[in-house]
Amino acid sequence: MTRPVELDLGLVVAGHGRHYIVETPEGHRLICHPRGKKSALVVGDRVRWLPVGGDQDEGVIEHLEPRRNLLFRQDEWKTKSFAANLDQLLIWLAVDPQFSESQLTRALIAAESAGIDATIVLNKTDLPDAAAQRARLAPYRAMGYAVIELSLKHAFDAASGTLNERLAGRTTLVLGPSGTGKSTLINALLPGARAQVGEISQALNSGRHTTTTTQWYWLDRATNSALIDSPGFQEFGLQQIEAQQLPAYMPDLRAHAGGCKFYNCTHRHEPGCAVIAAVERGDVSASRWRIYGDLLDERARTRW
Ligand SMILES: Nc1nc2c(ncn2[C@@H]2O[C@H](COP(=O)(O)OP(=O)(O)OP(=O)(O)O)[C@@H](O)[C@H]2O)c(=O)[nH]1
Ligand SMILES: [Zn+2]
Repeated sequence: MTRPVELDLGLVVAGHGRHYIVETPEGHRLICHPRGKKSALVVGDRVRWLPVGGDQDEGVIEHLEPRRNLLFRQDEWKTKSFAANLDQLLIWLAVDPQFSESQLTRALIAAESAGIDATIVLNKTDLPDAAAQRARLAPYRAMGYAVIELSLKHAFDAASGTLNERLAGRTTLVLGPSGTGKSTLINALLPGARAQVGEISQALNSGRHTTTTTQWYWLDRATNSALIDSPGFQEFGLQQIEAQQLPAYMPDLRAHAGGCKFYNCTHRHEPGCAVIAAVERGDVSASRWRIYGDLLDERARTRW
């Protein structure tokens, strides 16, 4: 077999079932199929490929380069990978529709466990409910997450300035519920987004635009900064994480978990639990503790 280093390098910029769109370092995009039956590639993967039949528009993926990280969720039945080799996750929320704190926490835990920096965005702060939604995010600021407030629609220049600063020189995955302004973001930052998705992707996607599959967009000509748009914020299963590991990925719980009386404390009912004491003092928010309990229950239900 050909040694991987002798093959051309490519970047997976979209996946459509068994077809992948691979971009060459020169910026050419082609359709590739993985050799063999396995096809667990994701956007952001670096691969080694071979052209098929001398054609410049089709190739076979021979080898996957080692991943720096992989963000994924796992429910009882299946695993869904979002993207690989990320510098950061932007969790994109809005004042309206009101965000689910459980989904937010799940995405943050997934990022922590994958070793990926996460930032929270609150868009539509021009709406009347902004103060209440800002208050719901206060515990997240307190536990060390950056929370960026924006109004893409009513204060666009300020919003894009803040975002560009965050996005420059990095590969960023944007995840968030529907209706929060993600398409507005992509159209605003990337007037040519539709063109970048390209004919191949649009054809494979049977004419639908972007958000049905994960897409990679370059933010600059020099290709230093990239934005990945992915659907699937709902039903964020975390079955890949062991129950005992959960507190380690929740910075507010983690800060107290070392002080519990029992080394194997579950932080739900044990005497001398430092986490419960922190909840009672208000140092850990009651809702975070409740979500933690829900995650444990979810595991108990599915492991039997
Ligand atoms: N008030 C207000 N509305 C906004 C803002 N940003 C976007 N919107 C509006 O919110 C609605 C949803 O925006 P989209 O960009 O379509 O949201 P999306 O997240 O892409 O939603 P899906 O396409 O369903 O995934 C649109 O009517 C936007 O005009 C904002 O800063 N303030
Ligand atoms: Zn405890």
